[in-house]
Amino acid sequence: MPEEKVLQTLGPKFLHIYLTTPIEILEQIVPQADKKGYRAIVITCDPPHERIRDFVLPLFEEASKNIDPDLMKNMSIPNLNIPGIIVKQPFGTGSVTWANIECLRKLTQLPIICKGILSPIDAELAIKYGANGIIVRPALHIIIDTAPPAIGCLEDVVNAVDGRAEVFVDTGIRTGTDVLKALALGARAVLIGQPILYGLACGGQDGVRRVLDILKRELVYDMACCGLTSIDQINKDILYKH
Ligand SMILES: Cc1cc2nc3c(=O)[nH]c(=O)nc-3n(C[C@H](O)[C@H](O)[C@H](O)COP(=O)(O)O)c2cc1C
Repeated sequence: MPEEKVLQTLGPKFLHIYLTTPIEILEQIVPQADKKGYRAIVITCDPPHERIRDFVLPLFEEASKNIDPDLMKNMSIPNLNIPGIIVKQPFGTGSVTWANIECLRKLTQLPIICKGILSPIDAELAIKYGANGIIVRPALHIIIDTAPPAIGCLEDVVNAVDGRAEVFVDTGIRTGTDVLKALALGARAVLIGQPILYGLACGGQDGVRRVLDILKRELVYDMACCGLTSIDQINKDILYKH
């Protein structure tokens, strides 16, 4: 599929980066994001090293053996015209700190969104160092088996943030009621991953549309069951929990 087609969207685009990416590369990419139509920078706050056993995702070197070398040579960061960049994730350096977000802040006026925060303490730190948004998500679930689910941490983060940043929730959103509950607990929006991939795998672009359409129709139905006619009417009163 041509690149232009892949990138077409009616929704806002966020540029997703990693702080483990060398600063020289971030200095090229991040200042361009605004002009290229991105509306925010998302940083995944990854764990500092790979899991000791049962790590489910293949490491980059292993995965790259399965990719056509010519394709690798031509890989670029979408829409930014920077060819041939393949960034290895240097897990284990332990070199990423909150100060990296301060550095990023100097490269862009766009909102910075930290992805992978579960605790109110980390949310507070993210805001202190310049984040404008928090994605509540157990990035640590791939590293610590008993990390709590995002939805269970959402309300505490929303309360701690207290309107100083947008709060989103990620992972495990599968139905309209999941969306409804997340919004009722104070999320500004939800992020969806695997359902989109399933739709794509089964039906391509139409499959993705269908997944989004099902979720939207379920949300409208669930809202109607709660006597709600618009998103801004959603609040904690609809939850069993008070
Ligand atoms: C195959 C796969 C690879 C992913 N890789 C990354 C990644 O490299 N960085 C990241 O921040 N999130 C990654 N994610 C997480 C997604 O961006 C998204 O947060 C997550 O899939 C949402 O949860 P859900 O799949 O339960 O809807 C990945 C998810 C999947 C399914």
